[in-house]
Amino acid sequence: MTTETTTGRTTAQGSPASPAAPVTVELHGLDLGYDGRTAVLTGVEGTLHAGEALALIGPNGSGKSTLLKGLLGLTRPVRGTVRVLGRRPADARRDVGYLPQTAEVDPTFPVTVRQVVAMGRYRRETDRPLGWLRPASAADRRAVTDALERVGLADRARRRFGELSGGQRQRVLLARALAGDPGLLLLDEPFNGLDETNRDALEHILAELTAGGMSIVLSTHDIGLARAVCTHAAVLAGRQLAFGPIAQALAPAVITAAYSGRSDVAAVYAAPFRDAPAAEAPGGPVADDTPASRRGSTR
Ligand SMILES: Nc1ncnc2c1ncn2[C@@H]1O[C@H](COP(=O)(O)OP(=O)(O)OP(=O)(O)O)[C@@H](O)[C@H]1O
Repeated sequence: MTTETTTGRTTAQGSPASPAAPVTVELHGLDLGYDGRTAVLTGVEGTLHAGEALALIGPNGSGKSTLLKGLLGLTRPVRGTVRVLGRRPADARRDVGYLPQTAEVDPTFPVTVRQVVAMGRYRRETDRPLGWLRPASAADRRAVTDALERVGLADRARRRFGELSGGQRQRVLLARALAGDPGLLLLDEPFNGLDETNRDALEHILAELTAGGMSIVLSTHDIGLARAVCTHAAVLAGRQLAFGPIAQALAPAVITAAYSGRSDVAAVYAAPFRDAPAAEAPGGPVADDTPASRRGSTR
């Protein structure tokens, strides 16, 4: 399995990150399951640093959401360890932003955009949660405004959430995830259903966040998104097939194995990275000590 090295570390811009960049995610010998006994995802091994973004790639049912839930402390390790921001996932939860696959805010519910984003401040103070028990502080209000500015929707703060388009609502929910000032942002298929304009906007926002030192882990079926946003990839198929700099992790042999011999899928995934060194077939290690140079070579 892979071992992250300083030379393999890249920022979202494809340039080497500072050797001092802190580790944000550590996965070691990890098997995850839902009942504490039966693993649905095995052999997860890898490290992510501040400013790096990891794409979880794999077919339906391969374990992408399960791994995200593992980082949130919602799925239990059957074996191995997960560390998030140097802590157990449950202990790091208040410093992790999460954008779920299916938005749970009912668009017909009469709340403003600002109120939705303010929900992201709830877990900042577990002893005095924002809402009924305490009014918003100046820091809360500033954080909500900052988050709305980051996603380009500050001018919609007083609008009803349900009046916004689906793509704008997605950005509001991203702002909610950012309002808690997370060190790690988890996104479950964030580009689903977005048109090109909103997709470009989200891509830009995520690139800015990683440039500012945030770590991102996202699941996606969209190779364009993975290429545009992520420095690293983990390829899953019920077990980890690769974890490393994105150009290497998405090697044809790995993708073919993940998609059960579908070489056409492998061609789509691997095409941008043809110049990258070949990875070993799944089961063997994927060396990750070569810079991804993602933006320079793959777009
Ligand atoms: N709550 C649950 N309880 C038990 N098993 C589950 C649960 N959720 C998912 N699984 C199982 O875990 C495995 C991995 O599912 P997961 O949702 O992580 O896949 P995925 O890669 O995110 O799929 P998709 O691309 O369809 O979203 C599947 O076999 C699935 O049936």
